[in-house]
Order: sequence, then structure tokens, then C-alpha cells
Amino acid sequence: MATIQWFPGHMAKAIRQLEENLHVVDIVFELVDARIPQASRNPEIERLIKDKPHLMIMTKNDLADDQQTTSWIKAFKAQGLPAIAVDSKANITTKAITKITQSILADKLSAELQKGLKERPVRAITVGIPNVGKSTLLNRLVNKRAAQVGDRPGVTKGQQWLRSSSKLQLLDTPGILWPKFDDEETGQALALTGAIKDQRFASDDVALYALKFFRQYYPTALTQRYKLQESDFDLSDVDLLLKLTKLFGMKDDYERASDRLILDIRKGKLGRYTLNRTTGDQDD
Ligand SMILES: Nc1nc2c(ncn2[C@@H]2O[C@H](COP(=O)(O)OP(=O)(O)OP(=O)(O)O)[C@@H](O)[C@H]2O)c(=O)[nH]1
Repeated sequence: MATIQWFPGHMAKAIRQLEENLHVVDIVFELVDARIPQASRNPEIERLIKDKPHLMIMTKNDLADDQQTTSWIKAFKAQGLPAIAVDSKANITTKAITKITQSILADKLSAELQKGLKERPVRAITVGIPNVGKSTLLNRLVNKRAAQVGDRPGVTKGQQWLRSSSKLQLLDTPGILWPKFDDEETGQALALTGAIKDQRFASDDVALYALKFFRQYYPTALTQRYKLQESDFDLSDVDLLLKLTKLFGMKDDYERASDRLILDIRKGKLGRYTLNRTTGDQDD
């Protein structure tokens, strides 16, 4: 399997900037892809954030398996991490995030009021791996008519606070983390969802991973989409990929067929799915 080349210089700079920005925010919005809540998490994040209040935002929830999302929210909560799942394209997202943020910070905010301080907006930064949906969420959260609220002390030069509402402001520059994968499955899950650039992986490897996974967890989605027979499930993953290649009219070009399968899955044509399963929770 190809290994991602993260340039140490870029990584160090991103971390430095994140550490600087952490001083000026009340809360960190850590974004993970709801289809891969584990693979899209950077394991260093907790160390970087330290004691800062922290909200897990599971993006692309419209593409993920609802039951799994519910289990993941519970699992995060059990680790002391409040979590919410969102579709950044939906209007209700802003309200839901503002509400949960206010409840996480309720004690801090009411203590400030009791001290006689003025009511103020909460300040947040979004962080997450490339392609997880940081810009899309930021655009959803920000009231574009009155977006910029100007430079404030402490913010890295050139950065701005963006106003979401009277209750919430966001740093315009998200913190970029990198995915880390020491095992093949994590890499394949990242590749299948499009979190990693395609050319880094052999598409047939990713397609075989996808077939194995869908056969186990969403067999009906697979049979219905490609009009497979139940007996096709007796085939090995490789033979099933070859069968799909024929069904797609691609003769023996299994690489092209792999690309097509991957694209179908990414676009949600096989329905909603979650690749990282919470333990002890199987459906189908
Ligand atoms: N279906 C769905 N797609 C989403 C959602 N959020 C983001 N996307 C899509 O995911 C892709 C990546 O979103 P971006 O907002 O550009 O991600 P990013 O984290 O800012 O990416 P980088 O700039 O690479 O760090 C885009 O094609 C978005 O349309 C969501 O909630 N649901």
C-alpha cells in the first residue's frame, strides 16, 4: 500500500498555528467524517487540544448509517466528548451546533456574567483532516452578510473572526490535521470515502475492500444496486469483482470497474454506510 507523504515542515507549521489559535478560542470543533469517525480522526488531536472544551462534529451524516451514527455519538460521549452529527447542507445545522456549544460552555458563560462581565459570543475554531468538510461547515455557520468582525488581539496575523450569530464567532482559518494510518484498513477506508487522493492507492485493492465490507454489512444494498443473485455471494471477493466488471460491460478491465464501484459508493448509490463500526454493534 502506498504511504502518504506528509511534509514534516507543513505539518509542523499547521500544528504551530493551531496551538497559537487555541489560546484565543473557547471551544474546538473537531470535524470527523460520519462514515469513518475513527479513520478521519487525528490521534494527536487530544494532546494538542489538551483541556480546551471540545465538540466532535460528525460531518456528512446524510451519507452515513443512522444507527451507527447514534452508536458513535454514544461512544464519544462515553469518552467525555460531546458529539453531534450534521449535514452541512441543511439549514438546521447552525442552530443545532450553536445550541450544543452554549450548553457545553454554560458554566463558563454564567460564571462570567456573575462576575459582571458583558455577555459575549463564544469563539470557536474548526479543525479536521483535508476534505472532511471544514469549509462547507464554516460557510453554513457564517452569516455571510455580516461575515467579518475584524481583527482581534491574539489572532494570527491575517486571520479574521467570522460571525455566525450573536452567540457564536469562528476563526476564518480552519486547523488542518492529517489522517494517520498505520494499518491497511484505515487507509482503504480513507481512500474509499475520498479523503485521500485516488492515485495513492490501487483502485482494485480499495474495491476489494469495499466488496468485502458491503457483503458483510450491507449485502442487500450490493445485490439491489447491481442485480446480483444470492449465489453470487458464494464467489470470492476477486471473482465477484470480475463478475461486476462483466456486468458493467467492461470485459476484463477490472481496474475501470473498480473505479466505477468506488465512485458509486462515494456518491451514496449503494445507500448510506459507515465503514468504521462501533464495537459490538452489527446490523443486517
Ligand atoms: N453529502 C455531504 N457532503 C459534504 C458535507 N460537508 C462537506 N461535503 C462535501 O465534501 C467535500 C469536501 O468539503 P470541504 O468543505 O471542501 O472540505 P475541507 O475540509 O474544507 O477540505 P480542505 O480544504 O481540503 O481541507 C465537498 O465536495 C463538499 O461538498 C455534508 O455534510 N454532506
